[in-house]
Amino acid sequence: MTQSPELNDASPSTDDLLNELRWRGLLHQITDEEGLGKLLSSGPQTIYIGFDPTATSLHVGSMMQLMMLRRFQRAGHRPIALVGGATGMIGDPSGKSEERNLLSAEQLQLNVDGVAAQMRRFLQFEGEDGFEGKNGALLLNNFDWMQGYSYLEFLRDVGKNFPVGTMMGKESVRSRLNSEAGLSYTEFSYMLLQAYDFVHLSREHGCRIQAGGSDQWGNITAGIDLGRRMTGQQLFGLTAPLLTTSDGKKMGKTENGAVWLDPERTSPYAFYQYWVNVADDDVMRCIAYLTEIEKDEYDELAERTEQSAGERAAQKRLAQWMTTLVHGEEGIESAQRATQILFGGELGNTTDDQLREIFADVPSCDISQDQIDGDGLWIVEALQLAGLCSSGGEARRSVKENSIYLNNCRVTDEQKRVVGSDFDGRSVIVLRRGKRKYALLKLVAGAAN
Ligand SMILES: N[C@@H](Cc1ccc(O)cc1)C(=O)O
Repeated sequence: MTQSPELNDASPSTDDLLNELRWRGLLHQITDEEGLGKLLSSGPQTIYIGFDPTATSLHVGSMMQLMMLRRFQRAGHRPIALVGGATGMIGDPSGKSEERNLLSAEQLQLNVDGVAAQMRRFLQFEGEDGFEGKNGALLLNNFDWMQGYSYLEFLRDVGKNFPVGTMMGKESVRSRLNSEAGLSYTEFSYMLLQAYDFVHLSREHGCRIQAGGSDQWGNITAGIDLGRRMTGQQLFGLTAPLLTTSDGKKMGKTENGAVWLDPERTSPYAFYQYWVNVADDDVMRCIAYLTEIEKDEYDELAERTEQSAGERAAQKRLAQWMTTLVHGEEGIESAQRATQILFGGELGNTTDDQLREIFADVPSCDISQDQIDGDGLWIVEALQLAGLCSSGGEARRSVKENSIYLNNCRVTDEQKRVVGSDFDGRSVIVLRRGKRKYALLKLVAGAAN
């Protein structure tokens, strides 16, 4: 049933590509739609999107951009994923309300490496994994062309082409100038670096298209102006809308912070759960923006979501698609297995850590080795300790009514004692009353109550 997203499908034509971006709602602003259409149908093009490495991992916020590059690659164009080793040293003020701290060179290198590895999930790079197409993706780092550029030369070549008046008119600059936080000269100059990247890539790689999120419009158009002045060539830009919830919040954030692509930071299970729990009002937009699920299926899922609110068929499909892409078959399997356990499935050889993660939000009670030694801990008592039943009578009745489970297996004997072997080599036991009322018994060294 899992359908792994592969790149090697037949290439859609240019019309198909633009139509697809349109129905998905991915075209927020375009500098010259007609011109871009013509350029794309004149033959394979090169398109770039830049990513500043602000952490060792990308998060959900970058996925729309990576998917945009992927859509172009599938349509036969060459994507360039640019990691901003240089721009990351400065910090883009676009969409940011405060001046940012500078990252150290060592941290930046770690970030560049981490982010580059994740991009391989989305794009097929030239000469890697046996990719033989002519449009292999390129991974470039703007530090490579900026590190040797002297300040004086840069001011003479690039700075000279920037009218300060125009720079002051950009949204990213205006909003900060009017704020208390202000804007340093360093961040004010960020736009020159990104603009120059575009010119550099147009010269070195024939790249004439830059895409980005809607907050990148100012930087992208700055590059187009610079290209006209420095090379006389017409460059193109397009932006995608930002991925926000229906009440206007940025997607990809939970109470515990960002949803990361790195499985060490956000496990495949937590990643999967994030998408399963997207609101009905947001799920179809996520599917359109982030997946390659096609129009027919999209329409079906939209109808189902409308007709049976709360069924979450669209959410599950979204979660399955995204988790398979980012974490592979193994990731989606473990996420789905964990989800089944949450819904009463067998524990099998689920590990301690996995159980603790699946039931992270469930109340728990510590017990000591003493309590399970000898005769063990009476189930009726355990249920009360864990807060699942408020009296011995209630606990006994629940067992009789067949609504008590230990590690998702029904407990039928009210005399049952919880003993060491019930832990199955783990340090937690999952107790359940009824369908979804869970509690954990955690075995801790030393004292307990
Ligand atoms: N400014 C972009 C990243 C970027 C960096 C360099 C570029 O050439 C293009 C884009 C961002 O913050 O998302």
